[in-house]
Amino acid sequence: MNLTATQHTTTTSDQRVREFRPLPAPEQLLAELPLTPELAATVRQGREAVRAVLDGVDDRLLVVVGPCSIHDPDAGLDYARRLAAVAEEHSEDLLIVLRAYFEKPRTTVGWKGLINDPHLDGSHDIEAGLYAARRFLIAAGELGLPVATEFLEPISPQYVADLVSWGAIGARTTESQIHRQLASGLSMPVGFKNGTDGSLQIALDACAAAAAPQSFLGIDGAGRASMVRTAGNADTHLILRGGSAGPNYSPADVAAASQALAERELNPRLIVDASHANSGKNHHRQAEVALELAAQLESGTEGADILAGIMLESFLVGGAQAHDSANPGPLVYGQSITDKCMDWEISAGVLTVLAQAARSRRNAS
Ligand SMILES: O=C[C@H](O)[C@H](O)COP(=O)(O)O
Ligand SMILES: C=C(OP(=O)(O)O)C(=O)O
Repeated sequence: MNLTATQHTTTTSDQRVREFRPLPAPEQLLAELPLTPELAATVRQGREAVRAVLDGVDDRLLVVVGPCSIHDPDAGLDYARRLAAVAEEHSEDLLIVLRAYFEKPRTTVGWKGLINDPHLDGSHDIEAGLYAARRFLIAAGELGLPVATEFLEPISPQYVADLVSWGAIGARTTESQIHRQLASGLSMPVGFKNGTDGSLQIALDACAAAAAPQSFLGIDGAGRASMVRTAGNADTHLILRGGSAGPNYSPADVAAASQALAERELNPRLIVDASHANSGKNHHRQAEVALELAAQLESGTEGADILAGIMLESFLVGGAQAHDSANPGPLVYGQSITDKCMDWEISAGVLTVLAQAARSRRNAS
């Protein structure tokens, strides 16, 4: 193991830090695992397509779909290959983006994702995790799939963001100034979840803050601490994920959220997450929520045009399995180790219904 300890010269700082382990600079990873012109074209087209759907210029439905987290890149790519075929099949009605989440926010403690702990054993080999995430994004991009991820902290994007077409800031970090600043400089459209308590206000504030130019501390491609000055992100939007008081995907909730966005001169079109607090983290319920959203699209009611996209948590095998120091393995192939996911067959069925609903919405307009 390549350990480099920093010599501490003061007796008052880093008293609770056990180790500093330098990481390769972002530009080193990008040189070893480059963004080829073909991948760059896929990412650019993905971003433009997402932007067009969010702005209502493209009347397809955006569907961000995939595992809650990528813990086994082989299983994730197995899933991505199946999804690429379905994305092609529904490409007239759905803009399918692969959910590839490598960083997990935790309510308290738990596995924090492939970047933080790629060997799933508490060794926290972040260098290997960064390589694994980048390799996965390249392989998914080579399938022609645009990719979505959550950005959880301000350093990792320098290593992977060039391969991402849609970004999310999660419910636990939407209120954070650090994440809003980060989103203001990201090159792709970024959605902000409402808060875990259901608060819309923090997400509205986040969209406005990230749309503005910001100056803050970050790192550059060489890994140097830098002052980062951004232009602001013109493609911020809201993701309704429900909250502690219950779901928020009903036509009335969607219309109220859209109106609140319009009053702030933010994009009134939004994404609904069928998982998380909108389904009580129950993957069976998630499929029902997705079907209810399909019915909303077909209904021609006010909410139908506001719905730009839907998020689904889906993997090869349904549900989730425990994975922590008390349950170290072996793991079921293709089953989530974080939130429960719909299985592949149910997911494919839901995507077919959503494609039909998006087509009906188009025909009705
Ligand atoms: O999507 C994932 C989880 O809902 C989120 O990371 C929180 O998980 P936890 O409450 O199990 O920590
Ligand atoms: C953590 C997630 O969601 P939320 O922030 O809504 O809890 C997620 O989408 O993985």
